[in-house]
Amino acid sequence: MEYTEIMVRYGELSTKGKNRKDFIGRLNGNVTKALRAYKDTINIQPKRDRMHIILNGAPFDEIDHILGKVFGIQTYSPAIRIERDIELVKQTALELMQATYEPGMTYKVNTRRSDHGYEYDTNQMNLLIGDYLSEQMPEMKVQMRNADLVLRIEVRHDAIYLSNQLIHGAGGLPVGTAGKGVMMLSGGIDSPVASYLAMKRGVEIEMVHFFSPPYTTKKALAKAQELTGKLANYSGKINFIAVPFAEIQETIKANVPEGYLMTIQRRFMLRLTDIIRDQREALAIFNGEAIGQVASQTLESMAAINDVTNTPILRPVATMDKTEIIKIAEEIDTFDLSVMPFEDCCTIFAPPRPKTRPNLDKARHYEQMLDVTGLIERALSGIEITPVYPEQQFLNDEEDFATSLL
Ligand SMILES: Nc1ncnc2c1ncn2[C@@H]1O[C@H](COP(=O)(O)OP(=O)(O)OP(=O)(O)O)[C@@H](O)[C@H]1O
Repeated sequence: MEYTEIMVRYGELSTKGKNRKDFIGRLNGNVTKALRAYKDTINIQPKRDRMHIILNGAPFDEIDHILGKVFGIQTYSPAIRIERDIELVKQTALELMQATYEPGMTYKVNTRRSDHGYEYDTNQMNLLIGDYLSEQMPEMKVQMRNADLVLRIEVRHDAIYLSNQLIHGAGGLPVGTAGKGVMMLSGGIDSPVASYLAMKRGVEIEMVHFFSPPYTTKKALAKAQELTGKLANYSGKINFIAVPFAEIQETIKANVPEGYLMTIQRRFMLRLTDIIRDQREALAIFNGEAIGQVASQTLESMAAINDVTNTPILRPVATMDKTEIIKIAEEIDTFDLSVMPFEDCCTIFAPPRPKTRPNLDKARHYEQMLDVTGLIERALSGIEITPVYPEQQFLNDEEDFATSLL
């Protein structure tokens, strides 16, 4: 079927009264960015109640794939615009139904008119088109309630629009409407899912990733970058901030009792993330912690780590089971990457028996023995920021692969 336009229905607008303009403006910007490959063909028209994407020959199937990942869209329907000729309505209705009908499906016709001067009223249109379809496709039964296929016919002044699919969008709020946060992204399963959930609520994120060359390979870094590329499908582009962490880890390992290695490392990570958050003018920190999952994620541990800042720390997957997190990771296509065996800095420096109930005073005490300011300053001076684009590849670089094997 060659669709001529897509009607896009906004999500959560009813609760957003005075923010409506901001919502629609952002969504328009985000859709424009997501569909930039088609910018010379398509025409995006954001209106108060709906957005129309005029296709001008651009393929709906490809655009469907991209649009389904833009937050702030509740539903959308590909539609066909035709002249206001009843014979043409019949013919197009039949083609649409033939393209989407599957054995056993029921249908109904639902006409709406914004031009009340059109020669047929809504009832006449429903009957006329319904009779024609039943005649041409007798196997397809009419059903008024919960029909499988609803053929919507909209009679407007300029043309008639037909559509019979209601596709569920990604929901949520347009990325950017809820402000900016920094995300602590590891190479694991949980933090990519937490990133997705933060973006779904309209938060624009930048990734902060700690890496420890030479203890961690380039592959581990590339994995986190490639995960960022997967998540950029939902927001267009994400800045990836790589923070060197080896000196801090070596120093902690040499000076802190083993039971507190993990707590102190995490306190440093959080301190650094908070400084970066401030520099990047973000308001909150997000991470992928889930209560009780590992030693660093008990409430006692979280309290001992959280102690270094007053900045809001949001944990989108905090109350989820691992299986629930994995389900989302599969849906957003990050799972296969996350389980690749390139170990990140935490795994390599993980003590065999970290304290699950660290004592805050002890953590502070051990930390006082280190040159916290100097270590932080040196790590900050080694930061590298790179923009990552949707589906950008980092892992298939042959040279990197050779290095990882050394
Ligand atoms: N190398 C890293 N760089 C940035 N953030 C990290 C790093 N390692 C861990 N974190 C942050 O700390 C959180 C907890 O990490 P941890 O390794 O304890 O748990 P996890 O359950 O394996 O998490 P994940 O699956 O996200 O790696 C991560 O979700 C992430 O937000």
